Amino acid sequence: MKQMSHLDHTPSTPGKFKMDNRLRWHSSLAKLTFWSFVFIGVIFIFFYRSPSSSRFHSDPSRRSLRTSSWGGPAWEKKVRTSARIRSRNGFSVLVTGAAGFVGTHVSSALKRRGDGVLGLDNFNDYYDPTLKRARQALLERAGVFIVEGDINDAALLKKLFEVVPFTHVMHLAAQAGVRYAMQNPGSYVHSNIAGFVSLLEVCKEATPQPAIVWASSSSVYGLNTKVPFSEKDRTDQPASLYAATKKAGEEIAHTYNHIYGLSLTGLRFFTVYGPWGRPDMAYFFFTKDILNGKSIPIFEGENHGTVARDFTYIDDIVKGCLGALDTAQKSTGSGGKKKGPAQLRVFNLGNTSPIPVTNLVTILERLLKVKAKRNVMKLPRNGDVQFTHANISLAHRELGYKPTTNLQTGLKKFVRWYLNYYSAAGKKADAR
Ligand SMILES: O=C(O)[C@H]1O[C@H](OP(=O)(O)OP(=O)(O)OC[C@H]2O[C@@H](n3ccc(=O)[nH]c3=O)[C@H](O)[C@@H]2O)[C@H](O)[C@@H](O)[C@@H]1O
Repeated sequence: MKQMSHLDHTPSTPGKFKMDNRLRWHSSLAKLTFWSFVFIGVIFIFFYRSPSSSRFHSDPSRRSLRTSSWGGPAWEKKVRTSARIRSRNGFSVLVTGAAGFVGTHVSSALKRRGDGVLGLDNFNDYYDPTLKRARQALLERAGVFIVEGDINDAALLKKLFEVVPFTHVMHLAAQAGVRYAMQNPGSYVHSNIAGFVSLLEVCKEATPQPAIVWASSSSVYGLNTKVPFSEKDRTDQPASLYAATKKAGEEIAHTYNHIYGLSLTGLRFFTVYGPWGRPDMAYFFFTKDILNGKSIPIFEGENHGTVARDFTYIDDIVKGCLGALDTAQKSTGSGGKKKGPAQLRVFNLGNTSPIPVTNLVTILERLLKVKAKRNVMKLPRNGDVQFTHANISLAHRELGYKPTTNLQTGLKKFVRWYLNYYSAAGKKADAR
């Protein structure tokens, strides 16, 4: 009997000979191969030859100034010591992005109250890494060790969970900034999506699984016009890729909660400012530029519409983060298996009093005793929204969150820090 070739099993179109069908199949295969090569070629040319290709970093961790090195008995001892709980019912918390603005403040607050804290940070150069190193030195003095590495490094994350059975993860590592997303979209996907998934993959495998609190953003409200923003409002119209990746994070959190029983709490931060802040944020570079006599771009909406933010002081945000950790229930799964439903939450952490950017500048002028050179311009269409305003009733009810610092008081503390920090840095540079 004639052996049937596997092609004979190919379903034939009714009314056509099988041989005819085989020829057509071969010719389609050839066409498919040809067009696949053309497609891959076009993609290759687009990414590696186009003038903007240098702006699309597929692996932004390479911006880290040093290559991470970890492992060995001495390193493990440092990790264990840093994460050791020193109070009754304390937590052992892995803080990602610990050398970042919010990460540094949260880490030191946790350490102060007796929790074990281990930091993780890739020290990338999105903004001046010297500031990150200075924050690291601050934490080191408080007894917090920061492991140098990327959240996309699954082997490193696994190792950390082998060394320490973390009860909680405070996930603050992210590519922040609304406008930079147009310059370097890849870095947002790398940190805020791939990095988050990498972290959740390791958390879901851990025994016990930790409870996770992580930084979402007020930017998820995007083009929503209903104010104040409540957690129930729509968040499906992001105005920047940054916002879209944070929104994606919220959906990813839902998935890992649903499938693996991970306890997940997302915090939507509203324009956080304060000492040790981020130099890419307006209040920070306005201060620098006002002092240097440089003009500052102040955005306004259509028809001279006010652009305002619900600026939130760092100490209030830290209280919100600790409240979220304290009320987080345990994850229900272990070793990659869900055992029952787990907690899934999202909260606004804002100040509930939006302030026009022009008022922020006036406050800075008074504090710095220097008149700003104001360059008022139209709000660019690169991700900015005109207005943010948080409804914080849910966070108040569930986390006991109650912001107490107004913009005037908060900026005063920022300016004091700024002048101290940079005059000390200046003296150090002069001494060299
Ligand atoms: O709340 C948030 O979720 C977000 O808050 C900030 O984003 P943004 O509010 O845009 O903060 P800034 O970049 O410091 O801008 C503050 C205000 O100054 C305005 N601005 C900014 C830059 C500039 O040159 N001129 C200017 O008037 C902006 O339109 C905005 O109203 C952070 O940068 C984001 O990482 C964070 O997620």
